[in-house]
This record gives sequence, C-alpha cells and structure tokens, in this order.
Amino acid sequence: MTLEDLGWNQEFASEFKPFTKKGWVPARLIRDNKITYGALLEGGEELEVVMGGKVYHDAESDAELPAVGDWVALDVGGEGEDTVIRARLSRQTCFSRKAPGKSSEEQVMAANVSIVVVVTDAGSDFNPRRMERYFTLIERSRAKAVVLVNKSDLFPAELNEEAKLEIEELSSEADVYVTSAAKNEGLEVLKKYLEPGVSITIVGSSGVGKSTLVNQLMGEEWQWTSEVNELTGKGRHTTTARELIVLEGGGILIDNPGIREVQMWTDETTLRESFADIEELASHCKFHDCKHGSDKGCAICAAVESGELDERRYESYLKLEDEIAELKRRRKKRQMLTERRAKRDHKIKARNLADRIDHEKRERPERY
Ligand SMILES: Nc1nc2c(ncn2[C@@H]2O[C@H](COP(=O)(O)OP(=O)(O)OP(=O)(O)O)[C@@H](O)[C@H]2O)c(=O)[nH]1
Ligand SMILES: [Zn+2]
Repeated sequence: MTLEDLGWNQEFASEFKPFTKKGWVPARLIRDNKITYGALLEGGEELEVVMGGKVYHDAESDAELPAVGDWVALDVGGEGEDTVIRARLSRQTCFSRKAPGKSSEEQVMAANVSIVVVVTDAGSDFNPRRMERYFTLIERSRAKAVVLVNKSDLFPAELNEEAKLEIEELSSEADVYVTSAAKNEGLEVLKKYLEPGVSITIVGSSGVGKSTLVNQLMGEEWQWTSEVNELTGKGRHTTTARELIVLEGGGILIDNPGIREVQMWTDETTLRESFADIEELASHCKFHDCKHGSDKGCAICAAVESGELDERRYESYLKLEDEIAELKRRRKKRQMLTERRAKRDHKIKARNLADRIDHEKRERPERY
C-alpha cells in the first residue's frame, strides 16, 4: 500500500518536506481513541500514536486538533517508546459540524475527504430539509456531494425520479442518482468518483442502505481480506482499519462513529429550525418551564385556540421535544460507551507503561 493509495498527493508532499529532514514519517489518521490515535503508514502498517505537546498547544480550538483523515508527521518511537504526532498537515477539505453561532463547538468528523455520499430513499426517509442541511455541511467542507436515492426497487420509477429532481433543485453542486444497493443497480456511477487516492465517506439515516452499499463497493476484495486473515492470522491492520478501506478499484472509504452521528445531529438542528416560529411563541409563555399542554398562560396553546397556529403543527411540535430527547439519550449513550472505551484504553496504556518501567528496572537497575 503506497502513500498515494491512502490519499497522499503533491500538496501534502511539499508541505511535508521540512519534516523529512527531522526523520519524521507521514501517516494518515484513521481512528480517534480520545487518548491515542490509530495511524496508517506507508505499506499499510497501523500504529497507535499519541499527540505531541506542541501540536496540542498550537491548536486554538478542538477543531484544529488532529482528526480522522488528517495527514500527520510521526516521530516513530523505538522499542517501548511512544510514537508521537509532531505536526498536522493543512487540510484540503474538512467535514465538520458546528453549532450555529458558537465557533468553539466545531467538531471535525473527517478531514481530507473529497466526496460525501448521502444515501436516502424516495420513501419514508425522504426529507428535503434534512438534505439541505447535509448540503450546507458538505459545501462548507469543500467536498463534493453525491446523493443516492436508494432502494429504487421498492418504489415506482416516477417516485424515484421525482425525489431525484427535488433533491437536484436544492443544490446545483450535487450529483443525484437513483440506485438499489441491495440489487447492485445504478452503483456503477460511483466508479467515476472512486479514483485512486480519492477519499469518500457515506452518510445517511439508519437503515437506508449504507452498509449494503459499502459491502457492494468492497465486493470481492473484502472477502479476500477476511480469508487471508483466517488462514494466516495476519493482516490485522486490514481488518481493524475498517475506518479506512482502500478499495480495489480505487478510492478510499472513510467511515467512523463520528461521521455516522452527523445524521442525528442534522436531524435535531433541522427539526428545531422547522419549528422556529413555535419556539418563538414559547418564549412568550408565562412559565419558562411551560409544557405547552394545559399550563396557564401558554402562548402556544393560545395561538392554537385563536387559529393562529395549526393544530397539527402544534401536535408535531409537542412530539418534537420527545424526539429530540430521544436523540439526545441515544447520543449520550454512545458518548458513554466511547468514554468507557477510552478509559479502558488508557488503563491498558498505563498498565503497559508500568510494565515497561518494571521491565526496564529489571533490565537496567542502575538507572533507577
Ligand atoms: N429493497 C432494498 N433493500 C435495501 C436496499 N439497500 C439496503 N436495503 C436493506 O435495508 C436494510 C438496512 O440496510 P443497511 O445497509 O444495514 O442500512 P444502513 O444505512 O447501513 O443502516 P445503519 O447501519 O443502521 O446505519 C437491510 O435489510 C438491507 O438489506 C435496496 O437498495 N433495496
Ligand atoms: Zn407554553
């Protein structure tokens, strides 16, 4: 696996030049373990690496810290030593989410991704407002948006076509296609984007067909990889690096939990925005913790009674809060899992370090 296979190009190479003299090597980050990172090196070797102090201190916000997809300069440690990220190369694209107005809350989901594939369908997943939000994120990232109206086999051709047209009207930049991942129909259009060294990522609601699509894209290569693993027990880097997969026909697929979470986040913001008028009414309720049910002095109830606010929208608004609460519960749960995992990793690391020191003491007692 060459660096080019992993997405390395001219610009990265020239920015990296001064680091070569220091003996540092380029690597692409494929996993953020909170305390450590997973990095892929030339040849496909995977290393667990830590962030250097200077990189940490030079970052003015979280968004400037190394993230999945970044190219970094590694100071490879010797036996028993940490491998340290000494520098992060400039990002050519940056797929991130950001709370409106609060720049500090920007969170990078994937750096250096050229294409973001949004998967939806012409049925219950179809939601132009959510699609607009995806487009906003993708345009800001400087990546290209490609939309798949998937599960075409389940819907009449006219419905698929209508959905495609409606999405095309939302963005002049996006390319929109009708596909069936399950039946492997229409996917050949992706070939023209999947050039060697081009990184793509896939987003979309749960159940819309992302995994099915990934399996189709990986095709036989994936089978081959797992077979090799079973036989030799080697090539661990290929299976664990599920977050960055170099496709046989070209293209680099980047996938991780942070990217998958964009859908939930997109939904909350979109939901809130679509009820902005009602939120505004809520600010006039007598009690700040008004549940907008039978509460006294509820501005929303008053608006429904006067006919100013449509009753059905009112009802969806009440459900909105439940929906958002549910989104948050799910996000919280995921966060706890991630943190627990990070703590565990940290413990293992600390234990390894203790073992190492012990070992050193035994080997070279004169130093202690
Ligand atoms: N009929 C039909 N079913 C599909 C298609 N693509 C995916 N499916 C089915 O839809 C279900 C969900 O597909 P997945 O690929 O797991 O969806 P996902 O987007 O990865 O879902 P999450 O992992 O929850 O994010 C599976 O049962 C698939 O077989 C399609 O094009 N047509
Ligand atoms: Zn109220």
